[in-house]
This record gives sequence, C-alpha cells and structure tokens, in this order.
Amino acid sequence: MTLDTAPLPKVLLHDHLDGGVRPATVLELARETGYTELPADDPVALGEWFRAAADSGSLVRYLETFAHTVGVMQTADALHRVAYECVRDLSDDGVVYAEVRYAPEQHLEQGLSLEEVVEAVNAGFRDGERDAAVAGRPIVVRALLTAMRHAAKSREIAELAVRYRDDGVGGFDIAGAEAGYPPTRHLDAFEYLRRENAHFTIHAGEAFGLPSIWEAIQWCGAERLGHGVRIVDDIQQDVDGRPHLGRLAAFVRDRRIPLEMCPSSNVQTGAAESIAAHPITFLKDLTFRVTLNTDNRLMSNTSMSKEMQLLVDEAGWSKTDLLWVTLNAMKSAFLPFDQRLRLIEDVIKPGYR
Ligand SMILES: O=c1[nH]cnc2c1ncn2[C@H]1C[C@H](O)[C@@H](CO)O1
Ligand SMILES: [Zn+2]
Repeated sequence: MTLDTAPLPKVLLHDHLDGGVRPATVLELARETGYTELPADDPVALGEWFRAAADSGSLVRYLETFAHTVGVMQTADALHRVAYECVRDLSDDGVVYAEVRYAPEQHLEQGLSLEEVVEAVNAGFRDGERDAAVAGRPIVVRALLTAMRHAAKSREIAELAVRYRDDGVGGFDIAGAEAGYPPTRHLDAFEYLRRENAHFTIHAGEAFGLPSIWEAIQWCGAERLGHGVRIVDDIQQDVDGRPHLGRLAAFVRDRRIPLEMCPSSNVQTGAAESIAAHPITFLKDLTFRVTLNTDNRLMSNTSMSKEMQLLVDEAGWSKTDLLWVTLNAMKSAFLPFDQRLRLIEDVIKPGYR
C-alpha cells in the first residue's frame, strides 16, 4: 500500500530562511532591490540553477549559492516577505511546528541593524502564523539566530538571541563551512548562552567528522546537533553485522542528543551517498534520537513531505517511523515543555491515527 505523506503533521527543527526562498520571490526582490547578479531570469530556470549548483558534492560550493538569496534579503520589506512566505509554505506542507534559522549578520549590507533584521523576520513569521491559522492550517514558528563560523560575531549574535528569547527567538546556532572552523572557536558564545539558560544547536559532523561532534557536545555543550551524520564513524559492525557503539556514539544515544538530519542536503554535499544509504535509517534502527529536516528547501528542491516520501520509497520507512521522528523532533524543540506536550497530544498523535 502506498503511503501519502502530505496530510501527516510534521515538525521541522532545521530549515534555513535564506535556503527556502521561492524562486519567483528571489526574482521579484532582485528587481525591486536592484540586485543584478542572478544567474537566470525565470522562476523555473532559477529554481533549477539553485538545485544543480548545490549538487556539487562539496559543502563549500553548496554554500556559494546562498550569495543570491542573501543578496536580495537586505531590506526590512524583503525579510518580512521571505519570512511570511516561508511560514505559509511550511504550513501548506503540513508542518505544525518549525524552527527556522538565519544569520542576522548577513543582512546588514543596506544599513539594517541586527535588531531591525530580527524584528522584520519576526513580524513576517507572526503575520504568516496568523494567516495560516485563518486558512485552517495552524503552525507555530520560532526563529533560531545563526552566527557564521568563519566570522567573529558569535558572541554578539548569542546576546541578540537572548535579548529576543521571549519574542519569537527559540535559540542559537552556528553554520557555514565546517572544516577549519571548529565549534570551540566560538566557546565564548556558548559559555555565555549556558550561563543564560539559553538553547543552542551546532552544525557538526556534516563536512567534518567526529572531532567536530565531540567538541560541539563536550566542549561547547550543544543541546542538539545540526546533521551529526558522521556519528556513524564511531559505530563499528562486527562480522555478524552487530553494531558496536564507540564512547562518543554511546554518549549521544544515551543522552538522547537530537540529531537534526537532512537527507537530501547531505546527498548534495557528499555527506551521504544516496537516500537509500543515508545513515538516518541505520541510526533510527539503533534508536538514536533522530529527527528529519529539510535544511534548504530551495537548494534541494524539497519539502518535509518530499523528505518523508523519499525515506518511504527509497529506504523502506513506515508510517510508524515517520511518527517516531516527528515525536522525537517535537520533544527536542526549543519550546517550553507544556507547549511541546500540547502539540504532541492535540495535534501530532491525532494526525497519525
Ligand atoms: O547545511 C549547511 N551547513 C552549514 N551551513 C549551512 C548549511 N545550510 C545553510 N548554511 C549556511 C548558509 C546560510 O547563509 C547560513 C544561514 O542560514 O547557513
Ligand atoms: Zn543547515
């Protein structure tokens, strides 16, 4: 029997605002804001350009494509529009809770302050939530503020995340090229966040392996891992195929550290060979706290429904597996416990019955 993933309630913890802009919106904003660098001039061709360019097998080249979305997201109106459309697109896809991240420091080119960036995005999220509810597809959205790991603004962005924590911001993250930029470069930001009882996740174990995951958890105190796929390097299989977890993998599983896994993105950057061979299935079978995510809907031409469908069609996932990752994600959200529980009992479980 085929399984239609479209109607299932979904929870999304790892989605980049600047990686999910509609192609038609990129074109319109480029026209409005005078951005002249776009590599195509119709929405279909532009969408295809992003997907193909991101299909590079390298995280560094994959990240180069963001110049064109960040380039058109430099005004309050543009940020509001992109945030609003993001919420509407996610809710139309059946997402009931989402954490959407972006790097405020990348949106200052035309004179916005960090606060103005956050407030424009927040306003777009709130308007999107309101209209989605009116349309009968309620969704809760929180922002995660990202600092770029090659830059030196992480402490400032961490303070920004704390300042807005009661106003739509769920937590903090670091992203960007991983090799050469270990998370401990930003230890100061993470220590500050811990003292402030604030939430944070770290992109780790995507383009670089176990040392990055180990630093993120044991030095920086990450609550969740962005990707974390390379944790499989710490799991050996004996001749009978029985898995043996190393100390770090065992720690990640025993502590229930959530892995924000993004299968299509990983195939594009070369972190996984295929959807069928993606470690998410192996780790799910080993009962790691796996979650399923989109990463960049534009660059991967994907959605939560598509990521779910790919796992069903190419990796043998069942509806029970999809419910499991959805509950894992809701349990791991940077949202107060009572609100998580309410979404689980009132929305997610009924939606899978
Ligand atoms: O998968 C990723 N790994 C590391 N960095 C990423 C990934 N996807 C997006 N980014 C970067 C590029 C964006 O401009 C930035 C903020 O969303 O985060
Ligand atoms: Zn990411």
